[in-house]
Amino acid sequence: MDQRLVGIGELGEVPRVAVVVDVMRAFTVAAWAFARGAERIVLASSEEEALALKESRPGWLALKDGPPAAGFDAVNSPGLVKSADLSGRTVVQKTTAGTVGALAVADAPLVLCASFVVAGATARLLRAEGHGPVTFVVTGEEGRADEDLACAEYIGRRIDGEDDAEAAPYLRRARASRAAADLVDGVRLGYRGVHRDDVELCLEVDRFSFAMVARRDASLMVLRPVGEHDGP
Ligand SMILES: O=C(O)[C@H](CS(=O)(=O)O)OP(=O)(O)O
Ligand SMILES: [Mg+2]
Repeated sequence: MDQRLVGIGELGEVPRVAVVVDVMRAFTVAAWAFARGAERIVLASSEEEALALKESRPGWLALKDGPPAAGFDAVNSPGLVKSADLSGRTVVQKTTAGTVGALAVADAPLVLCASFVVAGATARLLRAEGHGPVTFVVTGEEGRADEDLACAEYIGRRIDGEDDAEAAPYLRRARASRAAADLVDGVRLGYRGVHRDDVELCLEVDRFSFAMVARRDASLMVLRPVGEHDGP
């Protein structure tokens, strides 16, 4: 299958099929939120929008990256979201890279949000539906984040039918990435909003058997799990 990897700023025309990759940590967190019962995730363009959406819809929760902040119910950490009860909830998510990447391709007919934990399900969905060219949106570091590049390349091989492609080389690159080092530093320095298990949780290949599809719903971009839905 024809595949290209681009940064958010290099997108050009609207792709037909976009796979937005954010390993550390937005789309690992999103997958964990679904595993913990969230019904849907609304991708917000700013912290202000996230808080406004939460305020206007009873029961909605707001999540952002960085340290815990007033008005927000959760942070962008799989290690922390892993123990949250999100049953039936709508979570509004705003992060630095992942949610920005998904909103940048909101007009694409098919948008998947991906990370290692949903790699196989993402590839299976694309293979099953026989889609044409795939654009991977590499969200971190202006398209150069190695954890996102490695994950995109790995999913790409699995789309091409190499379902037994060895994950180890790709995971090694992700583990050696700047984002992973920043998370390790964050734990060492006692930053809030970072959990000591975050890096390992971001490197669990196929932890979940659902893919995550984002669709426009009125004025919102809404992410939902698609396919078999395993709990933790
Ligand atoms: O929360 C994260 O890990 C990052 C924050 S930053 O880009 O490292 O400052 O956001 P994400 O959108 O999940 O990459
Ligand atoms: Mg990231």
